Amino acid sequence: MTFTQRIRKNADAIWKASHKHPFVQGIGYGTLDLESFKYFMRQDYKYLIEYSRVMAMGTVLAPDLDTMSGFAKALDETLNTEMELHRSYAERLGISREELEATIPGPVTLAYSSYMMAEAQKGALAELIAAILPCAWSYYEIGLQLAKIPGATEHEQYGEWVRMYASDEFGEIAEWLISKLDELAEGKTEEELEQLEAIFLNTSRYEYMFWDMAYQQERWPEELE
Ligand SMILES: Cc1ncc(CO)c(N)n1
Repeated sequence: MTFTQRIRKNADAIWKASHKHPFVQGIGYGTLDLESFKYFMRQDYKYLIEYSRVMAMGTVLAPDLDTMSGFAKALDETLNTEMELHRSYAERLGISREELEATIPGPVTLAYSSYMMAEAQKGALAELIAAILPCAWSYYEIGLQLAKIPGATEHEQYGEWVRMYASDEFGEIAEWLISKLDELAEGKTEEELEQLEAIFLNTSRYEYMFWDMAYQQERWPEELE
């Protein structure tokens, strides 16, 4: 078993719960409430800005040109392809570019992006990748699963979203991160591996919480009135 297979297996229960979450299923079956989706896209846009910063830090920490180049490619895909999806959905859904960028990060968005950033700032590439891997990998898994639901990729509202995350281009980033982490895990002690496993589990949990936050359209306490 490779190291990434091991940490994926260790986090299987939470990954399965994410796949089954009504938000995710709602995208696949086209039944998701549009207000929850709008909330999600705005929060996700803010999240992806921070995720991009973490990938930029990956470029800095990269030990060789190939790795630098891989992070630069992933960063470009996120800023200019994935986030373009959000910008075009926002336009269609009546959310202006200013509104999109001015979104106040919700409780899980803030906690998740701060945690990712904290791991990245420790300065070790393996920790950084362990923190961002559930992001790329779980969306690819979810994209592929949802794409199998009849009509999901053609749905007028959510089809484009499903096609993005089921795409080969998106999958390549996930696969590249997987192979990098396996490479970096070689020669590490069991204690070091457990540390990486714990980070991967934490961001896997945050992935679930992000779906749930969007489904509930969670607010900060003072916004609840
Ligand atoms: C919260 C979250 N996780 C993962 C992805 C995939 O990039 C995303 N867009 N948002």
